[in-house]
Amino acid sequence: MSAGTGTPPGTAGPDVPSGADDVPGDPRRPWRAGPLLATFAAAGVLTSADVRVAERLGELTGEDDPEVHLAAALAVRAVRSGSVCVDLADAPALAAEGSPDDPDAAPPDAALPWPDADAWTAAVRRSALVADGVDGPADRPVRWVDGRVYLDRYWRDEQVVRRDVDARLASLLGVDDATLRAAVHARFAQPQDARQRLAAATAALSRLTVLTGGPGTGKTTTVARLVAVLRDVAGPGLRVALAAPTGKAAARLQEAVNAELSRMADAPGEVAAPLTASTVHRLLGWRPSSTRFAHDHAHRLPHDVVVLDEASMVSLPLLARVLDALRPAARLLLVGDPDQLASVEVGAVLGDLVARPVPPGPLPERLAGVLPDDVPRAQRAGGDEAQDAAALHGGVVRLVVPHRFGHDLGALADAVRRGDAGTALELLLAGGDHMALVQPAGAVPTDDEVPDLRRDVGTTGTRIVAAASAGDAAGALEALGAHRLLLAHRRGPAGVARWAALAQRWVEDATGDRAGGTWPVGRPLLVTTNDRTTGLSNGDTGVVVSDGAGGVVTAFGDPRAPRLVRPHRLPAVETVHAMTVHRAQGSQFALVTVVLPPASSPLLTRELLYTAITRAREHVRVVGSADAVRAAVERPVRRASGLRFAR
Ligand SMILES: Nc1ncnc2c1ncn2[C@@H]1O[C@H](COP(=O)(O)OP(=O)(O)OP(=O)(O)O)[C@@H](O)[C@H]1O
Repeated sequence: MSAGTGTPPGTAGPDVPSGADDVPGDPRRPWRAGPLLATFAAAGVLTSADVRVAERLGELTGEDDPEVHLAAALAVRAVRSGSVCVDLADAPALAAEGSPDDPDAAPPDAALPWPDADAWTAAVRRSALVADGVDGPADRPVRWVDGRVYLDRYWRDEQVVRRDVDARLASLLGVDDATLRAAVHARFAQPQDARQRLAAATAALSRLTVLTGGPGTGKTTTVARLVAVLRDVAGPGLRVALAAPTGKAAARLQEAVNAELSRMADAPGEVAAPLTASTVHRLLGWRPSSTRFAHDHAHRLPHDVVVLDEASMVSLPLLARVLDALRPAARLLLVGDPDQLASVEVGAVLGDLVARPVPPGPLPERLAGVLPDDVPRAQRAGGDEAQDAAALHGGVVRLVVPHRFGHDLGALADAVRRGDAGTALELLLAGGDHMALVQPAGAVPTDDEVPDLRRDVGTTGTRIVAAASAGDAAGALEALGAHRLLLAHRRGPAGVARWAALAQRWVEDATGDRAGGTWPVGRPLLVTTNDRTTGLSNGDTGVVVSDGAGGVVTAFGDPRAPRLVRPHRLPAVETVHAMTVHRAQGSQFALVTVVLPPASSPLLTRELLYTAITRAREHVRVVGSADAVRAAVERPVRRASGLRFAR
């Protein structure tokens, strides 16, 4: 797919030229894969689209070496799995892990005819299809850099991010130290808020700040107060943009930031205009009829500060477009949790920015001058503190104290985040008020093995139906947030389809109501598209409730202020008795049950388990074997990206 009409720029697939009568993606085109690529396709490592793209690129550049085609096809495959590039040395191990976009397919078991590593590299580097190295020609579709093979457009995006970020960190903005110190201490007065003060001072001084932390560590609260600090320092005319990758996250950011800003504005002169948030695409001026955003390096955004929340869900190409559109003097604040599942698109760019080696910059010393008591000092402590001190060179400030979590849940999330499977399992096996591990006898649980889950689904369903039948939209939405069933897979024995059907049956058994119909009262709904007319966003959840006059209405959003929409006005919705962990990102529930797939599933990763656990406010139930838990904790998502290397 190319960045053609109607495809949001910055989020499209590989850039493949197309001819009028020989389109690479044309299913009518005869299968012409050479024997080498055909073998990899038969083993499920490559799709026919990967093969076609690679061979077409070969035709266009006069390259007929199948080993070079194989490298190009693997670069296309890498993008499908969220990586920016493929490291050729790593390719055999990656392929053995199974298919990135069909996790239900078995990994290849036959030994594959991998080319000899040295000869392969040499063939790739001298190919007319490939730009060799950072200084290689700019007009080749594929690039090789230090063993990594890229589709060139993603290498260019990576360069935009690398160069822009380095330039932003290399020099600081002119701010008076005493003014900044006073503003920071006024807005973050608690002695224990050292890291929040550091984040605010970083945002004032640096043109890039990366604010990270687990759920409930106060990121959003810090953003609001930090904006107040920036206004104190730069004046009320400061132009601030709030943005997030999804409409739902943008709405939540806007509400939370304005609530905190108005809490702070107790002095009469303090009332500042409320801020509005939008999706990143909207901020950049996405036009359905164009392949470009309205804002780019030729038409920069007017803002002085751009805050980008839920940055773990932002892809590399999209961040490259944001950087391209920012004025060089504007401040960018990226906010997110790099330990969560990353964007389903290319690149885990937030994680890369946190983990990448950064050349020493002026920021830590300047911060030490402004906030001498708050800056973590490498020489004062080892471990995390030393790491956080080093991270300041990259503008990274990590919030660490959870303000919303039960203590045990925080400890479990932290063990998973650190990759400490022993502690995670110990905590889960010990159980208690905040967590439970339900171990099935076989690889996947039968419904008889999960009586507590069945009870919770039934109880929640009964509460929803009772409130919905009484026309109590707030009560129904409240009940909807009481429990959520999460899964890694969509299909198969541990997939959403099977478990949603089970859950529906459990609810029907508990309520005795099998009425069916399109809009049964109490039906839980998931919005699957953004809709301007109703203001609903992809990922919003709601319930069908009685309107008290013999009809029904649907209720969405915050139980304290439900949004009511007549069914005929709804955008596309699904019934939501269970959802993928990916889908649940950005939401929290009192009780979460996550059904893990078998230990061999390629979807079972540390980020998946961490994201699932951190969706729970009070209790998480993990349904899966000890082996599956261990496999998850010990398998961080591997996403290849050059940003983690020096060049
Ligand atoms: N420094 C603090 N001291 C005490 N409570 C705080 C502090 N910062 C935030 N809180 C409270 O903790 C809760 C979570 O804060 P907030 O929503 O800002 O966290 P977050 O990191 O943005 O969470 P999420 O990851 O879910 O978006 C809120 O109720 C907030 O009022």
